[in-house]
Amino acid sequence: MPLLDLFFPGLGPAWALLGPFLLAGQASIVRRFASVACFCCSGMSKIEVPYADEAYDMLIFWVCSQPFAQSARTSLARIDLKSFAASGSHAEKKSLHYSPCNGRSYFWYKHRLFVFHRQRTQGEFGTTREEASISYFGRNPAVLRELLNDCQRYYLKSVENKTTVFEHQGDRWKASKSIAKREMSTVIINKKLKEMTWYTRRGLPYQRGYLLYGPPGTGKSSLCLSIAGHFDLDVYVLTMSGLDDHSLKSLFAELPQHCIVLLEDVDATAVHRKPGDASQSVSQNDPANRKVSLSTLLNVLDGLASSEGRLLIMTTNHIERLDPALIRPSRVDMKVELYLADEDMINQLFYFVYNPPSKTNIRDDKSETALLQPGEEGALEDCELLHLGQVFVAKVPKLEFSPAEILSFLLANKHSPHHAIANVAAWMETLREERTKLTRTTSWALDDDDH
Ligand SMILES: Nc1ncnc2c1ncn2[C@@H]1O[C@H](COP(=O)(O)OP(=O)(O)OP(=O)(O)O)[C@@H](O)[C@H]1O
Repeated sequence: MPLLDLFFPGLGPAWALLGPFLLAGQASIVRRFASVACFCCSGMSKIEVPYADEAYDMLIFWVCSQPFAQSARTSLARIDLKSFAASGSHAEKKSLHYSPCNGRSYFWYKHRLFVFHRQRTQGEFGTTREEASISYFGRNPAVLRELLNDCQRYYLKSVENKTTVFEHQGDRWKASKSIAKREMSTVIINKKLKEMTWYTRRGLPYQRGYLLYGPPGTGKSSLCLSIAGHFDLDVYVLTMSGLDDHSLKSLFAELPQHCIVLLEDVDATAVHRKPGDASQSVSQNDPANRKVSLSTLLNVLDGLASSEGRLLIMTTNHIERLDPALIRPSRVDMKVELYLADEDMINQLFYFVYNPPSKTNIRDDKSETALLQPGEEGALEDCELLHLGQVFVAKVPKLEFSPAEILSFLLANKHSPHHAIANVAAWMETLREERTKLTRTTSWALDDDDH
């Protein structure tokens, strides 16, 4: 069809219209004739779908599943992130999807002829701009809306029981991944915190601003995702580097009515105290030099606090480095400390990994494979597991290792709790040595800075 267009402009669409007449059976010829007649008499309708809107993802996701997408001469290949959590085999987890790009594709849907158009162009600073539209040979816009409603239903089915994570590209939000909803019970926390989340689970909390703080790998991001899964909210992850006041305001203005805004590593954010503080000597055109002023950040956070249905969750490893204004009570209603693993948490982590899936239905985040199967070496009777858990807990000092560290060690030994017990002392030694080396390297670097 593109070749026809090249030599005989306009013949491509004509072929799209007439080709099926020549190729299809007589019954459909009549219906298609009606569509063409409609086009000739009444012209076209069109809906444009902006790239930054989730409607774009809905349309493209549907287009990828259609036969016409497979025959497009120019297409865009992407990993389908929605299939990631649900599938079994490794190849399926990162399945490739193709959608038509830089041109028009003609297709029949529910006996009507449509045109899908998508164009990618080069924007500022090496960014890529994309736009798409869907047109139909007829005047009734309801037909196009019906098609988009079908795309929406198809998309929503694919994200059922998933949490969609949005990140920003410049001053636009874009869905970056959809992950299986995380149960609150799969985040191992100490007893005090468990009581707090029990209240949270009973309904959307009255408090809207949370600060989760504690050492790396204690489950701050995981807790945020599990709260999102529990309340069926999507997560909008805000990274301050590369933003300026204007883009920060636009991003907050674009937030949906119900969502979680996650401000990760808020101590590391690129914020300066007053508007105009950002160095004038560096180019503000370069995203790396852009900064947000503290006053603008506080303003947008206050706006968020006063809006129903949006939760703000900030995380940090260093609460002592935060500006007090950022976490004063009206902005942050609740400060939650996450700890390195105590005895109870080490025990829970052990159970988390070695309890058979029929009892806990817990999966290994990383490999997506079920943990111990009943009948495997590790699928043990409760009393034996209890005993092994106690042995393991006795070997691991409390409040020295993070849940992430212990979990990754246990998962490396997931097929045998006996191996885990036998190897844990050597593993702890290696980890301690690595930490000492890291501390030495860091202090040398600091010494160098002093000179
Ligand atoms: N308390 C926990 N319970 C269960 N899994 C945990 C817990 N803490 C960490 N993990 C696991 O360790 C990994 C890292 O955890 P996560 O990113 O939530 O930690 P974090 O506190 O946000 O770390 P950082 O401060 O480095 O961002 C994840 O795969 C998560 O499943």
